Amino acid sequence: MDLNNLAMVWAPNCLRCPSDDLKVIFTNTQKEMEFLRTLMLNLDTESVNGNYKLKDYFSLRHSLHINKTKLLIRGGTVVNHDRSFEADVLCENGIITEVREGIEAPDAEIVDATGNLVMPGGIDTHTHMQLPFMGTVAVDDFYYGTRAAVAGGTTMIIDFVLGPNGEPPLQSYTKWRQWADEKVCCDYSLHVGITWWSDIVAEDMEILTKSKGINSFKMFMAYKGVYQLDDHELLQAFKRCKELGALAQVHAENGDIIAEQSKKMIELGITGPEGHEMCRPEEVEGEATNRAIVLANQVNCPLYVVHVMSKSAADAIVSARRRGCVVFGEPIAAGLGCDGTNYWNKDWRHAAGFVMGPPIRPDSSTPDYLMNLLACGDLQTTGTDNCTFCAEQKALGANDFRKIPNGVNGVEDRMSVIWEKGVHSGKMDPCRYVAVTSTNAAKIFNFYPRKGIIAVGSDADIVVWDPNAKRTISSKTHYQAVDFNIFEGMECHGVTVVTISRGKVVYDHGQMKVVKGSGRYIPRQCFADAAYMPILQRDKVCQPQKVEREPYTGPVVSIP
Ligand SMILES: NC(=O)NCCC(=O)O
Ligand SMILES: [Zn+2]
Repeated sequence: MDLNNLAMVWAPNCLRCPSDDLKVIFTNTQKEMEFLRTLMLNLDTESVNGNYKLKDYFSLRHSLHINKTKLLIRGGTVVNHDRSFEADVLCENGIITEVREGIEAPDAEIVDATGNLVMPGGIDTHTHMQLPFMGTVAVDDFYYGTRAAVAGGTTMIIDFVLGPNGEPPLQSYTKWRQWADEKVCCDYSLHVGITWWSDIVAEDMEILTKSKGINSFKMFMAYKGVYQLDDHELLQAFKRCKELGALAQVHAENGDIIAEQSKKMIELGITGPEGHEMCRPEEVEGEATNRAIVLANQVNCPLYVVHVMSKSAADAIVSARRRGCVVFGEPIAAGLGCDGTNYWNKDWRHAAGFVMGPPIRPDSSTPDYLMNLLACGDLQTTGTDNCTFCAEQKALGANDFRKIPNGVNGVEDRMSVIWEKGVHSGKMDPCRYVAVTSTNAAKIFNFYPRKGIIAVGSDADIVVWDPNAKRTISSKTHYQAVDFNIFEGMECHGVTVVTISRGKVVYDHGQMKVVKGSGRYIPRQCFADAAYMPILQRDKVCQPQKVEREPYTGPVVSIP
């Protein structure tokens, strides 16, 4: 039987388990069900409506000495964020149990990593699988999207719950969980978008943090009339995040300017994709990034700026960090691997394929600039904003760039693009690469060391990586469902050889071995050390102090 299915059983109040919901045991046959029942009853369980609720998930993991699944990754160089070293890696039932040279495990499945790097699987901090958006739905759903992710060496995505304005966030979260749980081929987690503001939203944020494993909320400063919050609402949302110990995230663009300037473009007869960039040039992103930083800093709330696309936005983050603000920046594969001159391409479909918000910048030195900041630690994580639409969907805006569904690909190619532009180019070493593609995300979003490192006790989410092999990216060969690839023709060093998700080979030398629905939801606790340690300390030691003085006793002018 496939013991990975046991992951579908979990314990309430256990941090390593998906949520407080009870989930049905997932088995294929009556015999397996009987086996599971025996196993469950030997453990500390409660039976609820014929399903089993484990009181201690760890006891389940420890009890799996029967029917163990073992995988030995042999002969590679382990690369973590802090060091690299020669070692074999033994995985048992989804967990790394040994990391050292010369491991013998006669009963284990062997993955030969000779000459290759063995790294923590990539964590894509920013995806929008099957997002209903701008009148259509993103074509890479949780199945195709996560299948493509593992082909590229990514073993976890963090997607965004983005309900429509007016829908309670808890309701949106439940919908996303249903969509994702039945399709994901690797582990995933969720950020929740705050697309409107009210007391209901504030209440739901508490429930989401306390019982649904959410510790990050994204606020929009753009999409006027749809998702955009004004400054007062932003401040309320930041304050709420702070109270709950969640990380505030922002989509930083000035939506009022965009609304105004896009009308102007249309009046000028500019209806093509170049209008998309021209009505939101980089200072529009820079202004909003700086404003978000100031607002968050005023309420001592840590801030995470998603999709940093421009030098101006990056500079605002870097300068705020120099002033001591707790702010993190996430460039994405599109901004690190492409430039926005594509919006001026004569082929409409090509130009529309790059339309996303904020736009990819036409200043062709931007990708290098962002990569340098990642390399030196001024920017911290990498995502993709993967949100894909085929030609006929992009064509909704054939006569008006404002109607082109915003979004690009990246989930499959992020690891290769960053290796090529970051490591192969000589900007960063492989350890820093692991930090920006995996470890830092696990720390900032609070699931380290469960993921983001190859160490005993961590989940066996691993990529075996050939740093010297090359591949050419193309929509003709990619696994994503979308019919276009913004990295078309890019030759990348650094190729995924084998991907392992929770101890199971899911991609092997070009062969896909995923199981739909086998990924798990990863709940996350609030008050991540990486974001909140300095914040809480500042609350203690940096409170404003009044000046003790004698009362004023002189005359006071009277106001009529
Ligand atoms: N970024 C983008 O263009 N599409 C996805 C929605 C969003 O995050 O803004
Ligand atoms: Zn996004």
